Amino acid sequence: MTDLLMSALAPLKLPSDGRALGESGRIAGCDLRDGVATIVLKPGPEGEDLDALRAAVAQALEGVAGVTRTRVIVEAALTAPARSRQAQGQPAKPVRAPARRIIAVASGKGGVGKSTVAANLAGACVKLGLKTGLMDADIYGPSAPRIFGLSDAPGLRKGDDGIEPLEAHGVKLVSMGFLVGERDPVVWRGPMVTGAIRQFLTEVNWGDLDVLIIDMPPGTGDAQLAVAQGAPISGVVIVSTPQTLALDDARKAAALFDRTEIPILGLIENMSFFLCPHCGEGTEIFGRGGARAEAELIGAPFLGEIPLHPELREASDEGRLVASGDGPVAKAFVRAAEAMLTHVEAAWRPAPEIVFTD
Ligand SMILES: Nc1ncnc2c1ncn2[C@@H]1O[C@H](COP(=O)(O)OP(=O)(O)OP(=O)(O)O)[C@@H](O)[C@H]1O
Repeated sequence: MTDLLMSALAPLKLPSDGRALGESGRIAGCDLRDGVATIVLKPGPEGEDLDALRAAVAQALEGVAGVTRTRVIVEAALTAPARSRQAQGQPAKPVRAPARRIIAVASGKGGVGKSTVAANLAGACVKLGLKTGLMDADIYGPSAPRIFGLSDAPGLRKGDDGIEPLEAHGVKLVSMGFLVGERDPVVWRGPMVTGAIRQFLTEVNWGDLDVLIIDMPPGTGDAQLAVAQGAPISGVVIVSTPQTLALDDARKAAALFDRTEIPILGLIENMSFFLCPHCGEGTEIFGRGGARAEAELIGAPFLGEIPLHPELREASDEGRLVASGDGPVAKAFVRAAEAMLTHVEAAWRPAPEIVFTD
């Protein structure tokens, strides 16, 4: 799918200098979801006409199968002081961690239910009595506003103690979706991914959190690396479905975090089996147990299985959180959260202090 976008974009002549976009090295990422093509571009020349750029991209993608809308995100250029700090290898200012445990929830590819799992793990942590926050760092398809029933919420507000998170189902929440409208096509100039992540970590009035869950962007590219390196993450939970393809992707995600020396807390298998809402019987549609075997293979703990259950989709469309209830799916999330918290204690390293180099 992204190949189609890439080949449509490659010949586009950049309005700023007439170079072909494909040869400019400026495409940082692209993705197509629900008809919305999101194109992330590296910074262009100063004073670049962003409206012309967006119009050119929209035109290039017109007629590409499945594209109904186009969003263009242009990363912000490094400021001069940041550039010189980076050139001299000097660290930027250290940042205090917003929670004792910061847990990233990642997947190798989109659509495996990562956001659903991240949101419900947060809900399960609240149930376990923990002060919990969720940071939705998925720029391509921020889904926390929908899952938490906050799609129509106003944007984030700055109070005396910093940016005020929203709160739903007991979870404190910030989302890229509150900055970049879920539906609006927008040229996002201001903060690039790392910039926004840094603001979410340092300028949000999280209060005194026991656990902060980060819903990572799907995939294993620059955006993921930026988040992994930009936050003092205690460990990562990888979500996969039992299918072989998804498992291959989960392995890539694990390798990415291994490289950044972030401990893998374990794998969660989503859509493990179909749990019939009428008779309660389980049917193994995709060959249950793949993620458990995969976890063994990469030497990571297996944290649990979440069934495929219509209630999960219905609930997230209605802004309800299944984990807040007490049905079998809620219990599965609580068990997985307990396993995750046990492993994060084991992986906990004292007082992480991080630096940003952009
Ligand atoms: N276990 C499940 N049972 C039923 N539906 C599920 C389950 N997990 C996720 N879904 C549904 O699948 C869809 C995709 O889920 P979600 O948005 O969480 O995936 P994701 O991996 O975060 O995808 P994306 O990367 O696109 O955000 C949603 O409609 C969600 O409600």
